[in-house]
Amino acid sequence: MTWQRFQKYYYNNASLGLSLDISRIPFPDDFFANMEPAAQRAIAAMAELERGAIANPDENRMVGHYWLRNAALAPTAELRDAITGTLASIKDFAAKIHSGEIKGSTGKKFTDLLVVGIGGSALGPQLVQHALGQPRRDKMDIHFFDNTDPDGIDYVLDTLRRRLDRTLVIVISKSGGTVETRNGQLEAAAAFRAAKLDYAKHFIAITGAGSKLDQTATAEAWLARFPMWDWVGGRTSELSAVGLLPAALQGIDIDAMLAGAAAMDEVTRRADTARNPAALLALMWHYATDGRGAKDMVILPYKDRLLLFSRYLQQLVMESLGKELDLAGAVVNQGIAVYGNKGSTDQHAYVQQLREGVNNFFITFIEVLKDRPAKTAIEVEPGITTGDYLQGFYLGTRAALTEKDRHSITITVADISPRTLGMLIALYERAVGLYANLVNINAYHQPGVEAGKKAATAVIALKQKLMAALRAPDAKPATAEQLAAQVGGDPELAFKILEHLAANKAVKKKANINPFKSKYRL
Ligand SMILES: O=P(O)(O)OC[C@H]1O[C@H](O)[C@H](O)[C@@H](O)[C@@H]1O
Repeated sequence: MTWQRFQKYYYNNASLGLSLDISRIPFPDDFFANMEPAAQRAIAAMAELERGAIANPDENRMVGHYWLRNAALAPTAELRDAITGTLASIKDFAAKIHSGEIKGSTGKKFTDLLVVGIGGSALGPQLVQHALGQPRRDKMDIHFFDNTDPDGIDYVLDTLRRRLDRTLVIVISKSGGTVETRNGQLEAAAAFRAAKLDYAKHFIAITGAGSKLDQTATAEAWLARFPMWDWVGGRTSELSAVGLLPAALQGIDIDAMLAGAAAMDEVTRRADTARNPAALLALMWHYATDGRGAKDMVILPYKDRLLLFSRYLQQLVMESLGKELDLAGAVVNQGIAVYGNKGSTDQHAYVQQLREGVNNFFITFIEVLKDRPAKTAIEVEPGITTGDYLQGFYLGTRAALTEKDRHSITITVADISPRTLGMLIALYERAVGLYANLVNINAYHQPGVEAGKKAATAVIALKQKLMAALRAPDAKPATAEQLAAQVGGDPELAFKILEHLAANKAVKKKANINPFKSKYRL
């Protein structure tokens, strides 16, 4: 029975080296026929998007990440030239860094790369660096600032301490106004200044033309600038300069990444649903989650190098699909929650709950056929390798979950290579786009992320006011509530801010047994 079903629904594409097993999602036999009209509408909408339609209506933007790997698809000659020209300049720049034609401010060859970015401006480069990096063989070592955590920043700077004169810094922000990234940029610049290095000769910006970051990079005459376009979303920017420049500098074959994505695009553009792996995936998500996110998506690659894939997909899927309103303006609260790390490691953590606890998820296993690059494997038991065990645990966990009516998909790929990674990225980009069409939402905006940013700005403003009150000549030690009243701020926020300031010795605290009676002064 399962063998029959497995064969019936097995999607295999030998030229991509990819197969997809959807047989363990228990959709009924008429599921595809029933979904076909919706699937065809979704595929047609994606074709429109690729032709340059305004696919992100409320931001009035085209959605052009598919053009990045096939510039001929771009709707105008200007866009085609921008894509091919940027790709050429990325390769040219990387070659000059590698050869030493471009050197640091003290004349040393660059050996290290610090990427400063967050969200879509960090997750792709992190995924690629981790998946494809080769210790001691990479052309450059990559480090990241992807937060405004001072201790996290110090951790990275400590690693770079004696190598700053050989470090290239890429500040990546599409909008050029993201505060975490600006803070990272300022912290990095301060570290260079402290080391008496001319940081402008080490800094590169990847950002939208005319953005704040672009203006800074221009005014300070940074080493180079690369473009980010408004028709590429942050979470689909891995195959723009955002992902390609760090990868090229690391020494990764970016042409192979692009070719893998282009080959996947060709297949996932197909109108024949059964032969379109992205359509199959999107339809499985729809069935598994009832088309309303009823179940979570657990991503479980049996491959250490894909550890960051679930994190990457978290943004791609959740920021794209997690929407309050549909395209008609109705409240739908859509989305699919994504989590996962890697197998078999996770088997020793949360798989217990997956098998026996609340059945609110479906798994996507990612199986990689190639164990390791042609090296002789040792035997851990007669005739058995570590790689045999890795597969054994994948198949074993899959069986144990199926037995308990826990549903799964398996994506099998040949190896982990630049081409395969390009394929996987393109597969999920298209599946997300198709799924968004199935549930009638805009996958390409993120109206929900602004609220937290605005509230954070208000916190910073309140901190300034509290400090001003504490600095006043007649200031007396006061409680958080008193200080909040004085500046017209929220007492709970004032309490949180003052506790943080006290912990960092920016204010003095006279502690009281009742924490809300503690008094603060400068
Ligand atoms: O690249 P940036 O403009 O700095 O944006 C970085 C990230 O921050 C935003 O808040 C968005 O939610 C993300 O989609 C974006 O990738």
